[in-house]
Amino acid sequence: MSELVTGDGSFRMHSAVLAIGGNLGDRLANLQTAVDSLADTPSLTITWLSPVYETAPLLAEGAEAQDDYLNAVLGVTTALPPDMLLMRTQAIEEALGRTREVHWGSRTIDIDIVQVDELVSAESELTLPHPRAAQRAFVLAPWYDARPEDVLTGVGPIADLLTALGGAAAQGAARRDDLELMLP
Ligand SMILES: Nc1ncnc2c1ncn2[C@@H]1O[C@H](COP(=O)(O)OP(=O)(O)OP(=O)(O)O)[C@@H](O)[C@H]1O
Ligand SMILES: Nc1nc2c(c(=O)[nH]1)N=C(CO)CN2
Repeated sequence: MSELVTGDGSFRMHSAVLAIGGNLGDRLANLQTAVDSLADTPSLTITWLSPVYETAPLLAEGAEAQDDYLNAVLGVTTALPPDMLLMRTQAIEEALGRTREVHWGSRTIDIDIVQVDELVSAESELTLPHPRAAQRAFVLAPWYDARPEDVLTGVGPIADLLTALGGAAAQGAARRDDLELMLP
């Protein structure tokens, strides 16, 4: 039987952390559409939602300047297995006009799967936990605000990882309490 159904016939539930961000167009509206689309997903429930951060763009070496991002992090429980969760997040990115012309280029929306349960996977289609999450204040700072006790699977407590980066401000990440995402 597929991993969708457990031995007793019930659906296996997963707990995932997702990071959303974007720096093109109406950034807050795009983040809110991503949240609404995730909330509309069958067999998926958003369980928590972080504050919004405005963050300096992390750029590829030699890349042109970009506008600042808005970033947030959210928790979900879902009966979707990880590969189907990825298909859903990529469909939402596409619906929001996400293009992939330039590595780490500006985008309306990006949805990264930061971790799923305590799964560890080196597959290029879906690497878990996300291989760059531990170095990114734009992931760790909002996540820490919402869930200070959380641990990045196989790496360590997010509180320690954020401290090791020198805190949010060291990477140009600032909480925007005037901007709020809503759970529908
Ligand atoms: N944990 C993950 N979350 C989302 N995509 C992943 C993950 N692991 C691997 N991928 C793969 O990464 C590919 C590129 O994703 P994408 O273009 O969104 O990268 P990016 O957001 O620009 O960069 P980064 O991965 O550094 O945040 C996707 O096709 C996807 O299959
Ligand atoms: N500040 C910030 N910079 C980035 C981001 C992001 O979400 N926020 N995402 C990237 C690729 O996923 C590349 N650079």
